[in-house]
Amino acid sequence: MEQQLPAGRRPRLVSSLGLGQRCCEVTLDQERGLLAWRHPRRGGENYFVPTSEIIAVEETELNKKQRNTGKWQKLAKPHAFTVYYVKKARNHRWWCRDVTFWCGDENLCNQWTQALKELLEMQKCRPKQLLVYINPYGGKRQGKKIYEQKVAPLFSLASISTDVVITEHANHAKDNLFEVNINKYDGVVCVGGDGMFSEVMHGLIGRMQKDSGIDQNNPKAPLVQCNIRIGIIPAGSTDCVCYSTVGISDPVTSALHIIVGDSQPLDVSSVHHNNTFLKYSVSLLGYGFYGDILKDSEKKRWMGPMRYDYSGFKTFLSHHYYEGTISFQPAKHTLGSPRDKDSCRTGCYICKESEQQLAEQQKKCGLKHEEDEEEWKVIKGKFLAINAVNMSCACPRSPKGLSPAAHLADGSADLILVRKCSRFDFLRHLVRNTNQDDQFDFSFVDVYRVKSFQFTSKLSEDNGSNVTDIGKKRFGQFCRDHPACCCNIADSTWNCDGETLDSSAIEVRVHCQLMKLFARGIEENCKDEAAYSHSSIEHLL
Ligand SMILES: CCCCCCCCCCCCC/C=C/[C@@H](O)[C@H](COP(=O)(O)O)NC(=O)CCCCC
Ligand SMILES: Nc1ncnc2c1ncn2[C@@H]1O[C@H](COP(=O)(O)OP(=O)(O)O)[C@@H](O)[C@H]1O
Ligand SMILES: [Ca+2]
Repeated sequence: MEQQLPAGRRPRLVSSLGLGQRCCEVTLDQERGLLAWRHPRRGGENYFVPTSEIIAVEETELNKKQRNTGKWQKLAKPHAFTVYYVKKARNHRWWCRDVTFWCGDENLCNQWTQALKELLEMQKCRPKQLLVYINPYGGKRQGKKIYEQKVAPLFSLASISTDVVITEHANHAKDNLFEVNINKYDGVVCVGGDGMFSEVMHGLIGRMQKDSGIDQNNPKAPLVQCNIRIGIIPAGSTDCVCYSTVGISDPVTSALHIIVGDSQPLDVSSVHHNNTFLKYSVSLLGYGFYGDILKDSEKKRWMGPMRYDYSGFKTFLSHHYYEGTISFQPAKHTLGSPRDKDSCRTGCYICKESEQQLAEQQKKCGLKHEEDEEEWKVIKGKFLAINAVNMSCACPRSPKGLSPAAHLADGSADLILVRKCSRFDFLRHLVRNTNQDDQFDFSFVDVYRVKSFQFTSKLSEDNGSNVTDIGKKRFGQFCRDHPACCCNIADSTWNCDGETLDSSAIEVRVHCQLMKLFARGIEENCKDEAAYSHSSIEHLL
């Protein structure tokens, strides 16, 4: 049955279709893009699926066994179609579910499949052609198996074509991205951990700057945004970027985020030393504790993800602290604060506000660099950890992350300074990174929302490093010849998204929304397995 609507409006299909052994009323609201039915069993549960979350629609041949039971026996040749759709479960997990509707009238069946397929055709943000890089050695070395068994069948169901490259060495993906005909693809997918994601991101951002004639070595260069989206299939050791952007580390959920073609902009920090580009970072830039863990864990790669627990324990026991100066520019443009109770969620208004500011700034200055004379704050001291995070850094080890209120795309990073304290106090802080308690509520922990910062270790100052050091220029030397000082004599290393940096003296700048992921962001938690609750969607029908 088709409802009469004013010209130009897409009709609403309402039919009584077979589902299993019974009939149910199925509605397709083409104007609003919503498929709905009430399950004839399961207590008459209502199902509501936005067409943006339908993966595929297929004509279905009902098999003999199905036909020989119940009602269908009476139909000479029932016609059927199957709808594959996203079903949302607890903890942000997405499944691919299917439902098969049937009827005796071939025309009606065709009308339904046609209408659904047309609605799918209208989803223009969905990728059709993807370039996939698989790191076969990431995490528990399951990348290839995960892709072949869990992801490839979903891509094929969604009619996505892929070119797959299994990497043979580190930087294979990055180098390849500088050569490949990138315009052929709607996106790039990486199967691996944060290190693999970082490689692909460096390839894409680097390629973009090269093609636009931007010198990455200039720390003040206005970088060109990268519009080719990256999808992450988690198969690494930490999978923080994936977890912090979709809310779970699960290959099927991530594959579905890619298929439905959502976009999540991401802030990217550039890291320089003496006018030389070192790296980009999207998750953690950590000096001290997380740098030392990474350095130690690299020698234990054979242990897989467990290497971080082993090195984490060792590093905690060593209790090293490092002396240095941090100078930073507070992020005054953004509305939030690291102590906010709310986290960055799908459609976040704070990130939207930053997006608008960015658009206005680009309209005003184009690609010209705007001189930034905003104040610098300088902090010198002895630190157990200096962590700068562009996102919450939530991961299975730390479900709310190192900075739970950090935003994915607000043009700022949260700078967390953990000063020298007792082992017991440091442990209390670390434990709060893993539970619901406030990890910043300690006298020895400070957190700032910043748009740029610089760090120089005392050691590199003493050795006369010539990195631009605003702290040194304005405040002169500090802690020199301090007789009671028992700082670690060696420098720590920066952990930049799981890669070590060669220099301890660095300059960091956050680039608002420099790139985009295939992700929806983290949705407010769904209460139960039902795709949508009845009350939230009822008003649409
Ligand atoms: C009582 C013990 C408490 C331990 C505290 C645990 C808190 C863990 C926070 C982890 C934040 C992770 C930030 C992301 C870092 C990744 O970029 C990086 C590389 O990941 P991958 O390429 O997938 O290997 N991972 C790490 O540096 C590991 C840090 C883990 C520390 C235990
Ligand atoms: N075929 C390969 N052999 C060795 N190293 C690789 C290969 N492919 C990618 N890499 C490198 O491995 C590093 C870690 O990969 P990642 O997938 O993040 O695993 P993990 O999460 O276990 O660290 C990345 O920095 C990447 O550059
Ligand atoms: Ca941010």
